[in-house]
Amino acid sequence: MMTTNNLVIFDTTMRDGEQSPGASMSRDEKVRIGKTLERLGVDVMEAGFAIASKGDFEAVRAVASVVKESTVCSLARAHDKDIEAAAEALEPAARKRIHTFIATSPIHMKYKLKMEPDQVVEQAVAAVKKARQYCDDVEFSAEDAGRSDPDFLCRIFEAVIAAGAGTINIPDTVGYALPHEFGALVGDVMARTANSDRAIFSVHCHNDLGLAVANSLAAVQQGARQVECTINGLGERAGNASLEEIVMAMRVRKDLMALDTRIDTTQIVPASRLVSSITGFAVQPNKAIVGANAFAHEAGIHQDGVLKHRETYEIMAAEDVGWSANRMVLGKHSGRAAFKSRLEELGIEPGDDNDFGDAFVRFKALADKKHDIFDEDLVALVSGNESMDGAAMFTLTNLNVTSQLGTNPNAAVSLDVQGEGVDSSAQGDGPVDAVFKAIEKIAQSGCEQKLYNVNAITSGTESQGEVTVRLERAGRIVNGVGADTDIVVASAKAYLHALNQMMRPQLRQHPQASGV
Ligand SMILES: CC(=O)SCCNC(=O)CCNC(=O)[C@H](O)C(C)(C)COP(=O)(O)OP(=O)(O)OC[C@H]1O[C@@H](n2cnc3c(N)ncnc32)[C@H](O)[C@@H]1OP(=O)(O)O
Ligand SMILES: CC(C)C(=O)C(=O)O
Repeated sequence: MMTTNNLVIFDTTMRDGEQSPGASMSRDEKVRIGKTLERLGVDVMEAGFAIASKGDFEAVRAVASVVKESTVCSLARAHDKDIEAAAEALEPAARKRIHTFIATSPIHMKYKLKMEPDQVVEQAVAAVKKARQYCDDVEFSAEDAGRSDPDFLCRIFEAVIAAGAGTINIPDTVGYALPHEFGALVGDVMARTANSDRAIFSVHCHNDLGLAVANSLAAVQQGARQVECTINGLGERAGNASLEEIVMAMRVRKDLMALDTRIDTTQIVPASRLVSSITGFAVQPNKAIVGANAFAHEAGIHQDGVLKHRETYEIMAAEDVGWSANRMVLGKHSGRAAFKSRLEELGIEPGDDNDFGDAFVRFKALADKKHDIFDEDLVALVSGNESMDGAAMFTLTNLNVTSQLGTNPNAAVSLDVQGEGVDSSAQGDGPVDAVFKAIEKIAQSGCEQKLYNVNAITSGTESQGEVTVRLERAGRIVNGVGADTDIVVASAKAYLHALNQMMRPQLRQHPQASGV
C-alpha cells in the first residue's frame, strides 16, 4: 500500500458543500472561494460537477483558469458524457483531476442503478479508462462504500487501479459508520486490494451521526492519505467532515498522527468567513476552530487559568487559525482575576482591596441583570455611576409608516432625545430604510450600517420578530437588537439600541468583540 508522510487535503466545499440545500454558488463566488482555498493551501479543490448545469460547467472552467497551485477537479458519473464535460471544463487548469464514481452498496446497485455488480465493475473500469484519455490524475469513488461488501470493494478497486485510477476514495456517503468500524474497513480493504501501492487511498465522510471527522481520522490512522472535507463542514444533509477540524486535529495530535499537510492554518478563519458570507450559512458560535466562542472564555476558573498559563485551557492558539487573539468575556461566571485584568487593560486603577472588592460585587450584580458587559459598563461601575448602563440618548415615542404599491414608503418618527421631543420624516427604498433615514436625520450619527438581520422568534405570522443592526463608526462596531410583533418597529428599536451604545463614552474595543 502507498503510504507517505503527507496527508492530501481534498476540499469539496464547491461541490459537496454546494449540494447543501440553499448553498448554491455563482461562478464568480466559486472563483473567490477557489482563490481563497489556494491561499489556504489545499492540494485538490473539487470545483463542481461539470455536467450538472451550464452554470456549473462555467464555474469549474473559471476556477480552473485562475487557480495555479492547487489541483482543480470536477466530479463525473461513470458516463462518457459526464467525463467529457469534466475534461472540457478542466481544460485550462494547470493541474487537473477527473473524479468519477459509481455506487457499490447492494441497496444502491439494486434500487438506484438497477445494475448487477458485474455491470458496475465494468462501467467503473470503462469510466476510469475514458477519464485517463483526458488526464493523468484520475480518482475513483465507490459511492456508499460504508455500506458495501468489503470483498466487492477490493474487487472493484483492483480493477480501477489496473485501469489507471491513482486515487481510490472510500466514502461513507450516508454517515452510517462508527469510527472503529470505518477505520477497520479502510485498513482491511487497503491490505487486501491487489496493487493498492499504486494508489493513494482516500476517505469522504458525511456527518449524519456527527462522526465525519472521527471516521476520517480513524481511516487516516489505518493508512488513508487523502481526506475529503469542506470549510465549516458544509455539505449534503448534515454536512461533510470539516476541513478545519481535520487539519487542526492532525496538527494538535501530531504525537498520534505524524503527518504533514500543506495547509497555512492562519488562513482558516478568513476562508470560513468567506464561505459563510457567500452561502449565508452562519457559523454556530460553538463550532470548533471557527466559531466565535472557540477561543473565548467566560468562566472565572478558566479565565484565571488562561491568564496564569494559556495552555491550561487552550490546546491551540487562536492566532494559529487566523483569529487576532483569544477572548476573555466578562459575565456572571467571571471571577476576580479576569475582572482585574480587564480593568488594568482599560487603564483603570482597581483601587485598594476594599474598593476592588466593592466593585467586584457590583460587577456580579450587573452581570446577573445583563448579558453583555461592555467596557463602558466597567467604567461606570468603578466610578460608581451605574446609571450609564441604562442611559439612552434616543427613545422611540412614535412611529408612522405609510407604504403604497409603486411609491417609496414614508416614515414619520418621534424620538425623545434626552428629555426633548423631536420629530422627523424621510422616504426610503423600503419601510425599514425610511425609518432608519428618519432616525438619522435626528441623530446625525455618521454611522455606517454593517448588518441588518431578521429572525422570527416564534412561528406563525403573528410571531415576534427580532432584528439585529450592526453599526460602525471610526472603527468601532456595536450591535443593536430589537424585538416586536411589528418588524418595522423591531427594526427602529434595534437601530436606536445600537445608536445609544455608540453614543456612550468610547473606550478601547476588545478584539473580535463583535464575533464573526
Ligand atoms: C453522493 C453524491 O454526492 S453523488 C453527487 C450528487 N450530486 C448531484 O446529483 C448534483 C448534480 N446532479 C445533477 O445535476 C443531475 O442529477 C444530473 C445532471 C447529474 C443527472 O440528471 P438526470 O439525467 O436528469 O438524472 P437524475 O438526476 O434524475 O437521475 C440520476 C441518473 O444517474 C444514474 N446514476 C447515478 N449515479 C451514477 C453514477 N455514478 N454513474 C452512472 N450513473 C449514475 C441514476 O441511476 C439515474 O439514472 P436513470 O435516469 O437511468 O435512472
Ligand atoms: C461522489 C462521492 C465522493 C460522494 O460525494 C459521496 O459518496 O458522498
